[in-house]
Amino acid sequence: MSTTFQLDTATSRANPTPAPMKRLTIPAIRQRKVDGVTAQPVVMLTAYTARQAQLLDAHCDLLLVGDSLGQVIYGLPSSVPVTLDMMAAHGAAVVRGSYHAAVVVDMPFGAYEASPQQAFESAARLLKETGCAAVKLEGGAAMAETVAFLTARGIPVMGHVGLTPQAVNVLGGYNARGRSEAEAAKIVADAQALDEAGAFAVVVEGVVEPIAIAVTKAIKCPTIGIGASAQCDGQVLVTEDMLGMFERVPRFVKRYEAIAETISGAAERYAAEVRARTFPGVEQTYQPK
Ligand SMILES: Nc1nc(=O)c2c([nH]1)NC[C@@H]1CN(c3ccc(C(=O)N[C@@H](CCC(=O)O)C(=O)O)cc3)CN21
Ligand SMILES: CC(C)C(=O)C(=O)O
Ligand SMILES: [Mg+2]
Repeated sequence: MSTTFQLDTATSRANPTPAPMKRLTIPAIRQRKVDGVTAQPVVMLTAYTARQAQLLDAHCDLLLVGDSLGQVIYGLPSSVPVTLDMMAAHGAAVVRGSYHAAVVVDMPFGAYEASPQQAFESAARLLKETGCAAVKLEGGAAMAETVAFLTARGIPVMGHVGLTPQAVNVLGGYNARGRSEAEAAKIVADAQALDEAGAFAVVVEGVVEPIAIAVTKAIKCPTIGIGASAQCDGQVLVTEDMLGMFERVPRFVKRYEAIAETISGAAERYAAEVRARTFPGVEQTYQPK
């Protein structure tokens, strides 16, 4: 067991020299929505590494260490094989790289579904080993008891309804949800169950827009949309997707940059210079005096 006791969870700094900014709290995020109105939308992006967290931190309210790292970082075919060890390692890196945003870590498939007790053990491990402020888990009414169990025991929980990628083997694919009346009603009921169980926010992923709006109106805590609606109380995207780094992106992704081209272009120029023996130049070499 490698519990990292030198972590200061408020600042993530091993040695808390004057904290420039206090980290946002989960109750502050929950309180963004008052009587159904969210004056300041919640800004969330995924982060998997310390450096990425450093660059995103000042601009975000929440950093999500998503289990999407399975596909994005590890090249896995889905998020199903992602482990608690992976989430703990990347969660700790993101907490170390940030001091302003609150860090939320995804609970991976298989680490929480069996019972509230199993969920508590997994979530407590993530809080202890990473210094994150909250965990996220997928599922609606079936997870309500677990959400209440964790929240009552000191672990804030973010819910996740609609397109829940860990259930890809049940859903049959990554297509948008809520197109039939029965499916739409279930999504609203799932979000309500999570809200009533004490979730501090609920991700609404891959849901037809009118249903995403209905969910946002139906629950008291903030909704965080991805492939949902601008009327959600906040938004999240996978950072690599919005940077244009990931090869295959869903319709809901907006590319704010084309970083893949920048990276392969740099590698192309480097390779050409190595082959032409023009790199390293005088500036990059050590001379005797
Ligand atoms: N890089 C990345 N971005 C994500 O958003 C993401 C992951 N990975 N991994 C975990 C899940 C998987 N996700 C996905 C994956 C594919 C689609 C997709 O291709 N959807 C179709 C829907 C077609 C339809 O319903 O009509 C699309 O074309 O948008 C959506 C979400 C969302 N999550
Ligand atoms: C897309 C977000 C909501 C997520 O769960 C992830 O990145 O794993
Ligand atoms: Mg996830």
